[in-house]
Amino acid sequence: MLTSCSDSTEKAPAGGIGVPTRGPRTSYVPPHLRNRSPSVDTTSAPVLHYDAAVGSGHQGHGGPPPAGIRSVGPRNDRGGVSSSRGGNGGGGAWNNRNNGWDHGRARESNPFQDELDTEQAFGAQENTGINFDAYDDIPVETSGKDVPPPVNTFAEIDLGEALNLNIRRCKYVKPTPVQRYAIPIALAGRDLMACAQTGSGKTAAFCFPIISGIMKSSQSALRPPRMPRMAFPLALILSPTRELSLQIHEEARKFAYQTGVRVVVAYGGAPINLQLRELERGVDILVATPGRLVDLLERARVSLQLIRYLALDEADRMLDMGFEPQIRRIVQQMDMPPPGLRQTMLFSATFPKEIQRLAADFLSSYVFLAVGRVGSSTDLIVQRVEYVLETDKRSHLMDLLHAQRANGDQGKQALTLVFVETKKGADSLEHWLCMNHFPASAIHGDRSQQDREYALRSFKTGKTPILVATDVAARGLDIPHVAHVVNFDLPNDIDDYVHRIGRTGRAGKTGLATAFFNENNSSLARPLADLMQEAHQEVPAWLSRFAARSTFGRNRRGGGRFGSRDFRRDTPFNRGGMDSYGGGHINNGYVASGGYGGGFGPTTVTSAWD
Ligand SMILES: Nc1ncnc2c1ncn2[C@@H]1O[C@H](COP(=O)(O)OP(=O)(O)OP(=O)(O)O)[C@@H](O)[C@H]1O
Repeated sequence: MLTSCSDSTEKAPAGGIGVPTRGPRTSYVPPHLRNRSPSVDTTSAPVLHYDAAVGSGHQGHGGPPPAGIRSVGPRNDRGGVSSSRGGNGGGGAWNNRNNGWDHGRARESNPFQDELDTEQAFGAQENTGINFDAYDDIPVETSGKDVPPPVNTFAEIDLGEALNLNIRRCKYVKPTPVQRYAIPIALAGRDLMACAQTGSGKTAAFCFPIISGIMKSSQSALRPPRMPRMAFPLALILSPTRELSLQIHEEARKFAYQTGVRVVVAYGGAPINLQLRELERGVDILVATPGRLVDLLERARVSLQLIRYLALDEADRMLDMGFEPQIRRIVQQMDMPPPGLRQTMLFSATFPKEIQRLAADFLSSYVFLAVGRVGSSTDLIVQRVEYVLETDKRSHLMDLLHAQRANGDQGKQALTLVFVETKKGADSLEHWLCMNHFPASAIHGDRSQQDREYALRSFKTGKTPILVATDVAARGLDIPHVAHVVNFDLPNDIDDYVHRIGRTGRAGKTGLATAFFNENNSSLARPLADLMQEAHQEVPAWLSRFAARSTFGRNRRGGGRFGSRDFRRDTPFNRGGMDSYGGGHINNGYVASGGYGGGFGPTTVTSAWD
């Protein structure tokens, strides 16, 4: 392996995101007891729904009962959060019972701490709020039967006091457009297929209803079978990459902080034993990559029979040909309740029609929501395309980086994400950048998980402000302060381009995306020119000429312009098994105008990443 610039600096401690430190031996604490202060009289704890023998064995010997056991009472804390549990000062009393059997257990660590560290690293000048004006004109389309109306504020939604407190800790003042629509729909128990632009807050849009639903629910009806060492999560969130699963886990932990709802992550490339131990301690929400989850299911360490919420992030990616078999296996061939008995939510910034069609198999009477045009990029990203021959790419990149450094704050390099086509190409470019005094790290599928996470961390903190990446970093990653995305090699698929450039210009902030285009990218000319036009970007005349020359190909977006709507609207009759379409509603005068019309080319076939 090539030496990275970041190798010269100290490696992440073993407790980094990939290799959790081995904590003190732990034992299970039922969710309703997790927020109690040490002074709480545990003798008055509600009765648990597992048999007395297991319960007493648990208390007596410190061994865990079957994982995932649920309490009788609702697990909310709607009576308010005491000040002793509030604030950011070192976690609450979760797992902090002091009656001997769990003595010495770690407290619920404060998930907001990392954020403070990053904010400190980048100084206080950064606006942590969101520029909502940027979203004012955004067109919104909903379709389906009896769509619940949107809200304007978090206060209008009954999410529960503890979750509301965490929303304030996250400094979310008001919901983003996708949250305004998606949260009430999900809280009404509806299945949802939601499409909203990159960086617009989709993670919270599916996490809030799940956490709130688990907090509110009484689990008395659910009696998990006595299966020692098997975990019974209530919610499953699947995502295509390890880093994205980790990120969702970190976010969900913040939202669920001191709510009693326990979030666990399982992903490939990290030691499974540590993840098994976490699962044994109990899990309400399991965030996972498909490969590792299948492994856990095959080992009979996780059962999906109590799943009430299923969320697929980057759903179009999860259902494309690389992942679809694994997803079908998990969702349809194991013990997960079928559509109708569970609530399913699919989220992405892109949703090609043939994937929408596939996704319908997983949904029941769902609402389709599009915030912005499906697959469009946000106007917050300034997009530039430059004609650069293969042989000139490196020197061109160097020019960009020099200019950026010169314009930067005190000669500092702004965070720049450079996408390349191949893993080898990523290694080689990283090495070359380092040799030329541009501190860079690289992330791709052939790097060890520890190296991948270290590279990401080193980039986030600005230690190596250039990250060379393959598509493994294209989707979902929310790295604050990324100022520039460079498509050194353009992808073959326009949707991949949308996700890549979406690593900048997030949460109302602006960003810059530069693409190096040459003859090798001819097939992308037309969708790229159209996408740029849609996003009010200047399209170079030479690109328009390329676009005019290019034949209708696989990158055409079918149906309405950019596949911009619910595919059910284009279905002339209700096919067997498909939900009937209950009409649509379009806000802000948005009309799904006809674009190219006609069919849609085949999806790119890529292998699953994780
Ligand atoms: N209501 C809100 N107010 C302020 N910031 C928010 C709000 N909701 C989300 N954010 C922030 O916006 C950023 C982007 O959110 P998120 O990662 O969920 O976007 P996304 O839509 O999932 O993007 P992608 O399509 O790239 O996965 C995050 O830093 C998140 O903390």
